[in-house]
Amino acid sequence: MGLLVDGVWHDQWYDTSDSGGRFVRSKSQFRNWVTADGSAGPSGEDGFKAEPGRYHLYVSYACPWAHRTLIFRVLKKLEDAISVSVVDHYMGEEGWTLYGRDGGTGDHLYGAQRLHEIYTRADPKYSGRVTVPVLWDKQRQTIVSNESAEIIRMLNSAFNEFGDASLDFYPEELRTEIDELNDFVYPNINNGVYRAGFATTQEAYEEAFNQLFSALDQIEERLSRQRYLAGDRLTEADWRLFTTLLRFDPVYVGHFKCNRQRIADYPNLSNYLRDLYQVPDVAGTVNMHHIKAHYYGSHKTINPTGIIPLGPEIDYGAPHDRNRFAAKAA
Ligand SMILES: N[C@@H](CCC(=O)N[C@@H](CS)C(=O)NCC(=O)O)C(=O)O
Repeated sequence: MGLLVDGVWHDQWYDTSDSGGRFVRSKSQFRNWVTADGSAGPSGEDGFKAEPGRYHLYVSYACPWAHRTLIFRVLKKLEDAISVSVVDHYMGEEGWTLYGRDGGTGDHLYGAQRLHEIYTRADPKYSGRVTVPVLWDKQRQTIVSNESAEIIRMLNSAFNEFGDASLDFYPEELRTEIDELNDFVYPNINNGVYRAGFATTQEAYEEAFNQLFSALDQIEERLSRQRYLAGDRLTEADWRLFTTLLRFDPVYVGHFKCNRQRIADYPNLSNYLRDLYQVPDVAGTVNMHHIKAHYYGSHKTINPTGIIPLGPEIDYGAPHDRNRFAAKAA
């Protein structure tokens, strides 16, 4: 793993020396928006109009942030409109690679072997981390966005002419509530597992661990009253939580030491997780081999042997009890 400095690759692990052992995720730098009419969107410049065949996603099956974009792509029926390249699961000294190994697809556009080549193609002087997902514009040959939270909003609403316009995971009337849920789930749960796992002091680990499980306890209680996070309608907030819950028992419990209890030990969260997994087409976006092989194999500071545990066996397709609550279409 590493980063680009003025367009030059440096192999370097996260530096936690200035933050008391705390992992601090850096901000995504490409923040343009694809919009239906090509106007600028909430940030960035204009000129990125939604058109079929124009945009491409670079994703990792392992990564929870990239996984969100794959889910929105299939749910919004955008498979034909937006193409995808999948990086290899192993992230080593070259960062994310596109050798096309073991389920990785290679780079369909330029035959690049390392994702950092895509970043320098967009900006030869780029400085920063080279992360997935990336939304690439084939026409202007640049990165539109490398921020998953914003890419899923684009997929939700900009491409309605080419996908399923009937589904809306960020409906007007629920936006305030969804934003509040995201503001709670992101630091404590989505990023909380990383803050626990990448901590390099006991204090930083315990702080993240306690916040994580206190947040999961609160979500468990919420889900004892209603089917989804924002009530009876499936929204963006659920998909953002889903990709973390899915990785929790197979990876975060052991690898990131998030082991007060498993999701399987929470009756509502575990049934909710299966409910979301069983939404049509979602299971096809899940690659558990990439997920386990990536985390256990790539993070050598945490797991120096790179041994990938064989368990646990989890059947996310097993029946769930969430039909006891009302549900409205998204
Ligand atoms: N805020 C970004 C975070 C993306 C991110 O950190 N992705 C990880 C993979 S799970 C990555 O590519 N890490 C490489 C690195 O940090 O060098 C988003 O949500 O899109």
